[in-house]
Amino acid sequence: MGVARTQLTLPKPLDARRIGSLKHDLERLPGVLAVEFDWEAQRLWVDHLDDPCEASWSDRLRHQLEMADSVAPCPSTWSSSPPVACRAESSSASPPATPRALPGLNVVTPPPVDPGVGERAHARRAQLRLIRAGLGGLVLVASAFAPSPAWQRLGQAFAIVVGLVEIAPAAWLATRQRRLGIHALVVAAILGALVLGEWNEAAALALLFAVSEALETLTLQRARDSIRALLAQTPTTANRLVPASESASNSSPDSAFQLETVPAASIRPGERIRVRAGEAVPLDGRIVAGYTQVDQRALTGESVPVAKHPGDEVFAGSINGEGSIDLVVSRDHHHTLLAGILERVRAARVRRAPVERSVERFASWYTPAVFGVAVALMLLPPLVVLAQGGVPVWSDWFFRGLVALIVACPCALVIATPVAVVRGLTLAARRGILIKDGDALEALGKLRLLAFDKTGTLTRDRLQVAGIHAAPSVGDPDWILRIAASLGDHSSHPLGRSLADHARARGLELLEVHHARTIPGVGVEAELDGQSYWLGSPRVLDERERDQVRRGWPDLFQPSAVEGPVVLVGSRAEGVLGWVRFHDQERPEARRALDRLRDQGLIPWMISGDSQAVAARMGERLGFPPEQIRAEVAPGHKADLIETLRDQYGPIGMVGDGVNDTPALASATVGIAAHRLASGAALETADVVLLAEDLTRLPWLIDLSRGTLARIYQNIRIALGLKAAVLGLAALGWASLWLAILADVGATVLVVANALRDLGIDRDPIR
Ligand SMILES: Nc1ncnc2c1ncn2[C@@H]1O[C@H](COP(=O)(O)OP(=O)(O)OP(=O)(O)O)[C@@H](O)[C@H]1O
Ligand SMILES: [Zn+2]
Repeated sequence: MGVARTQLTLPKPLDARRIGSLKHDLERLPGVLAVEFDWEAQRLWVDHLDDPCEASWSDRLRHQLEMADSVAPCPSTWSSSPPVACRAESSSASPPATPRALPGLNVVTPPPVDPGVGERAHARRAQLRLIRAGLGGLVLVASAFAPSPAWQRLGQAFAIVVGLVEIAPAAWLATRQRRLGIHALVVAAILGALVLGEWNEAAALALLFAVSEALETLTLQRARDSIRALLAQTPTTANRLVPASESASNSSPDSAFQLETVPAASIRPGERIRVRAGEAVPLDGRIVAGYTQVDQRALTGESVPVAKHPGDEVFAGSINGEGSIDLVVSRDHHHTLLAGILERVRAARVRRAPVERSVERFASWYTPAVFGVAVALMLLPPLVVLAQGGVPVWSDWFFRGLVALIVACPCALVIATPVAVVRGLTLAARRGILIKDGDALEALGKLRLLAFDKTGTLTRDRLQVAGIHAAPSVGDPDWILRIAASLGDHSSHPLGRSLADHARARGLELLEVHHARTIPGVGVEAELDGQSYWLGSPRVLDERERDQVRRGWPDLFQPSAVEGPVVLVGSRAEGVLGWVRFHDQERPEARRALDRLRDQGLIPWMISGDSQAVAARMGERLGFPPEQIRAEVAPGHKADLIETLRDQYGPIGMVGDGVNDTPALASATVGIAAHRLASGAALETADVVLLAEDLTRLPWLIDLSRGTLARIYQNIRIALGLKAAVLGLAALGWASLWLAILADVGATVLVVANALRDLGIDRDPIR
């Protein structure tokens, strides 16, 4: 028996309260371990014990959904693991579908549905509810001026019915399941008020509660929309280039292809498309013809145009500039980088931040506790009076108890955190920063030390070649460059890529290499013309070779001469053949970003695989004291160093380019991959991915995280403060029912509004 995860997609969006009760019900099912809800996509994950041949989980879960009659299950949009597991068990042939990396967890993903459609309908319904409640309110106010008491009653009754229509179904459902929900509490309070003859109170209670539900739906909708706006930028059609008839193929290259407009989803990787000037790029692909500049704002949040040449990758969702380009498509419509990013943002919202979990724990005992207080208020004081021989005013205390009942509602508390977290994740995504989950968002603000990789992270990832030197036996530096570039083209290391760029820019053709092998932190080895060549760090040389090089090029190991990284080129047979020296140039914003981080109280470190001399020189330029620089650290040792620092300093962030530093990213508290738009791998390993090439987003991110936490605590204080005040007033007999509900609605709306305060204003990403 293992653990399985079943995903349900709700055919009909639910508001936060219904979600809460549905989650609660599912969690009570025997065998269910955890339930996670993604209100963004209106999906639900249930982790449960998976006894393959027990009653089908899908049936059980469907039954539960049917119980919540507002959520009619829609069999076509959801699937469950048990049928698959059962088949796998009995036939032991077919493996469970789409297993994820998590051990013992098998995931069945239903076909993607567009959550937007149902949600918009849901928002419309919320607006309608708001209008209805407003109408009820008008009638209620008008009835106060009615000439006869009968008309007044009629107006009040109308308002009560309008409110109850919204609340009663959910209350009925909760009662049937013997659960103490807020809906049930409110209905009880309304009925109680009617028993006491407080018609106005009952009406106000019903209307305000209906309004609060509608408002909550509408505010949350805003957060959801902001993310979907990103996706809206990808066009759904593409101009496919199809080879024209054979006869035309040997005339001009343009007439060799014909254009046809087809749905983007129908285009397979390997096919060619054309993106005209000014059009949005429909699919990811590599440029095969044309030069242009693209605006990658949808991905990186930066609207700076990026130059693109043949060989460069462009991504779906970017906007093409002046030039027309032809692409060979590299990924299909559903797997573009943008689609992956959105999926990640969505997934991030499912996982709850630690603070969120503690708030939920708190809420789970808060409601019963306040309910207890309410009952005590109704019974104890009158009983005391009775015991003392007096005549208690039962109705008075009953009323105070009713007010306390309303205070028992935890919704403002429960909603405070997720809304703030979602706001944080959304703001970040808009600036091209992907955060894996609420945990990472929370941890960022608590970091003490931030370790940086040097090459490609603090320095530019396209390095300028400063000099190429060939051994006398070789003579021609261009030949050294060609070998170096051909080998470098096979690695994702910034030095290798820069060599390849440099050679192409010089018009040199790269040679065909075979059996290319990258050794992290060392270099590349490959076969070329039947000979084995290597490209790599001077550190790989043994003492004898070092001596030989020293004699040939006395200045190569001279610290004073070393102003940037150096790579050697050599062959197995002949040893070192030459070397290439690079300019080490910091990113223009690096110093500014580091200084801001220092102001924020973080300690930046530099951990580099480069030589001591080069690292020290760059460290000085960027304001690192020598004790915060470590050089010549091999990729594997970076991770060890991070662990040591973690023991010493506490939470540590590691910022790398995701090329050689994946282990280090993994062992940091928060692994941050910087500006690797093209590298899909970084998306998998890092907790945070900066898609924009801008280090100043790091201090911004730290502020965002700290601000989010502060906002959460602020929200909790608002909610609890208001409730405590009302509870106090209720005990003294000074609070009315509508005041209590106003405080509750007010707290919810205030908390949501506080969390989403600036989400709407912030349309334009920072530069
Ligand atoms: N793919 C490669 N192509 C060329 N040289 C390489 C390659 N990989 C490693 N090297 C050599 O090994 C050295 C160390 O590499 P490593 O990736 O550990 O650090 P780095 O990139 O130089 O610096 P940092 O760790 O700050 O990014 C490089 O300076 C370079 O000389
Ligand atoms: Zn409430």
